[in-house]
Amino acid sequence: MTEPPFRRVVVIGAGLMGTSVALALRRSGVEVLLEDADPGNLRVAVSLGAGVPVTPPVSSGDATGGGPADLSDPTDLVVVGVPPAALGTVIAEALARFPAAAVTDVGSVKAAALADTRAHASAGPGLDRYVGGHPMAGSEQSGPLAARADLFDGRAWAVTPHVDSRPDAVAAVDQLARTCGAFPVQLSPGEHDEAVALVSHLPQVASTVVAGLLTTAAEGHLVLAGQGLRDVTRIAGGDPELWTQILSANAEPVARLLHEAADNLHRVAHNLEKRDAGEAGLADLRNSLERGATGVRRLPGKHGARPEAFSPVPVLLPDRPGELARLFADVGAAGVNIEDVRIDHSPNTPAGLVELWVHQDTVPALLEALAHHGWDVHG
Ligand SMILES: NC(=O)c1ccc[n+]([C@@H]2O[C@H](COP(=O)([O-])OP(=O)(O)OC[C@H]3O[C@@H](n4cnc5c(N)ncnc54)[C@H](O)[C@@H]3O)[C@@H](O)[C@H]2O)c1
Ligand SMILES: O=C(O)C(=O)C[C@]1(C(=O)O)C=C[C@@H](O)C=C1
Repeated sequence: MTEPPFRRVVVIGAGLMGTSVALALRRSGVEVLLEDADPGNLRVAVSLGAGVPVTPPVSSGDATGGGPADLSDPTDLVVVGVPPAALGTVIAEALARFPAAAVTDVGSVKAAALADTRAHASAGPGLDRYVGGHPMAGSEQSGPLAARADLFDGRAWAVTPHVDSRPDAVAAVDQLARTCGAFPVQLSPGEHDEAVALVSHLPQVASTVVAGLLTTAAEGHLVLAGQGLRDVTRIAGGDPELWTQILSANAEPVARLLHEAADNLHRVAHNLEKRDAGEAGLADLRNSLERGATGVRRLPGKHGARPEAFSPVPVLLPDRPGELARLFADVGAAGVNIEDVRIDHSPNTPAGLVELWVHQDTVPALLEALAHHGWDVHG
């Protein structure tokens, strides 16, 4: 058996992200110690097999942490998974409590986390052992019960060293990303915050605004909701307190993009109102729609591959126990790897539509196998 990549990792904040990191590390045999301000969350994370509790438990609000620093402690890395507003204090405490360990976090905004850590750690040692991190995977759910060991598989993980970060600490955070199944992408904290304003924070606000309009919709209209609306609004279900902290920590880049998006929305509305005034308005509307289609084609797929490399194969799935397992088994037996799966649950029909995303080259073999096993392939 190969050696685990870390002797011991301490995870502080055993919620959705911290517990997912811990579960992903446990897959590689890494010893994980867990700590959380909420004893209930800690108990759940431990019961899921994410690790064992740190003893003695955390003392919060004091940058020296609990007890004297133990230099013989085999902890190689501390991962901080607490809400954005608590990051600076907890990271600074961790640097003081684990003087031989690299310290990272999974917070969604990096410049503010670094500035807060600096402010709290200024009297203490070890800022050079801190390297920010941000796995680009998550969920609209919170807490350890929503955690998954495979959450980071194939996802990007931003690694954001600051000017004084030690190379061995950067290497440890790179290794953390890889051990969790992700691929590390190095950027400066400021560059990271600009990037996530566009790829994460703007979409969150857009989803929130669309979902907010549903609060006054007639029930009879909502029953018509299909997958398009569900795709656009899933992330609006995220924790409002968490998102208030994330957005306010990255306020300027997000506000700039929101103004740009609002200008574009006004333009579309204006084109629609003026549609009878001639072709010009419609041409402008068409341009907006084409620009959107061009933008979405630029998104990389799984493992950073171009999305065009994968194709959807839609299969009608009878609403009976075991059908999904039978479908996957038939696909597996044909030697075809499923890259992604989307399921469209149609509320009032006894069937669902499963989209199997597979590599383009494997589509003919897949279609042949599905036909052989009597599956109803759509389109
Ligand atoms: N939710 C996502 O999709 C997502 C994705 C990537 C990154 N993040 C970032 O990950 C971090 C955690 O988010 P989450 O979704 O896991 O939240 P969560 O609410 O599921 O978990 C946070 C945990 O931190 C604990 N906690 C709070 N203050 C603490 C303290 N001072 N000391 C110890 N424990 C403390 C809470 O009890 C809770 O268990 C945030 O900084 C967030 O920005 C979230
Ligand atoms: O998939 C989701 O639910 C997410 O929103 C995850 C997501 C994102 O991709 O924007 C949300 C916030 C994080 O900081 C990182 C990841």
